[in-house]
Amino acid sequence: MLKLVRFYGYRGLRIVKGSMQYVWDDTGRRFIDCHAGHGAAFLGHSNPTIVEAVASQARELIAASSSFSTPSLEEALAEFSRVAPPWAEEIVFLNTGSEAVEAALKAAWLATGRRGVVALKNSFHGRTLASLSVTWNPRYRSGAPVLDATFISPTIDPGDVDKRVPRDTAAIIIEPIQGEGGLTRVSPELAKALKEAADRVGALLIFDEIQTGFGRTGRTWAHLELGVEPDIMTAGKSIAGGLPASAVVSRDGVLKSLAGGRHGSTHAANPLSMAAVAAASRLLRGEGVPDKARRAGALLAQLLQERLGGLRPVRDIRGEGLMLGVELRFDPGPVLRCLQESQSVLALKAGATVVRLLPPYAISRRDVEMVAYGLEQCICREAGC
Ligand SMILES: Cc1ncc(COP(=O)(O)O)c(C=O)c1O
Repeated sequence: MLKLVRFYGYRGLRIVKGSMQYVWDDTGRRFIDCHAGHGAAFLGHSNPTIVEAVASQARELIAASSSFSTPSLEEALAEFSRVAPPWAEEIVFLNTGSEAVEAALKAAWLATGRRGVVALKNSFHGRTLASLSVTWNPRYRSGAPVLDATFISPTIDPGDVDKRVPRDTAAIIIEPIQGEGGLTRVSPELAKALKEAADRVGALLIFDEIQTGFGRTGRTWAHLELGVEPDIMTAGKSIAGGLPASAVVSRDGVLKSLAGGRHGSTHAANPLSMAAVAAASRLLRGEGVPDKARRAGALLAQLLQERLGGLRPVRDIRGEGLMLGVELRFDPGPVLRCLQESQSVLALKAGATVVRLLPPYAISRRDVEMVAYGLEQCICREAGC
């Protein structure tokens, strides 16, 4: 047997089943899943609506190139258009978030004829070469032939943005709330300053909503709160209810530069993922998922504040909707282990010190109480309260 090389540290758990906000290991133990496959299971594990759509599509057609029309692609296009941001006019479907970022950056390079890229410190946009070029973490970048990007602090005075954006910039890319970087929110003032700087030099502004999008922050797209329209937006993670699919949308005329073989991917717009995108988009609207995420997130944030707000090892509690982070004064690794082993809660890390919670929208009041209680127990056990 070949040796599996794991990209991420092994969590010592064999997950055999999932249902909405829960997963089970091979001993039958149930976990509240605030990891959710890096957020991909936001619509719930094996959500019956997604399962039904995928199962019936699998019986009809699994593989087809987007050179052809298929009913699932037509349906995904129609349904995703209903949830897309109002300024968007073009779309391409791909498979992963990094692929979406690659396509977005390539479209910006083709549109401007330049190579310069600007991103924020602590950004995360993926680990393929173009997306890695705008990912800040030096540990991920080291040894790879990435482009020389300009990184601006997310806490920069918006008045200073203009002089930090070079003339040769093709794209400025930002996450409305940094996910992997530690749940730092971009202010409307900074977003506006970045938009103005992009317009001044003729660069394209890209909002990466791969983690924040599709309802997670309590609205369908987090950037709609910022009062700024980008040229391009990327989406991924949960847009196909947990199957691999991503999308790039743009204002008119931006993505068409990728046509004619300038970009592509074998599995892009494959029938299974497209059936799942159609079902997920219908579910998002039909079940009012963003509202539910906003309410569940507000309750979780309130309970976290009540239980953890005054604890000495806790520096901050932040985030939006069901994208929340608890910043500690120490490495969160032992707290994540304790949560998993003694509280049956799965969570993930963000930045060097943040416990990140990305549960499915169906998380219940009882689950939320258990997560807040579990965190209090584990933080106090590891750091003393
Ligand atoms: C904001 C953001 N962009 C891009 C990516 C990369 O997506 P993927 O891992 O699907 O390639 C991620 C993944 O966590 C992300 O959070």
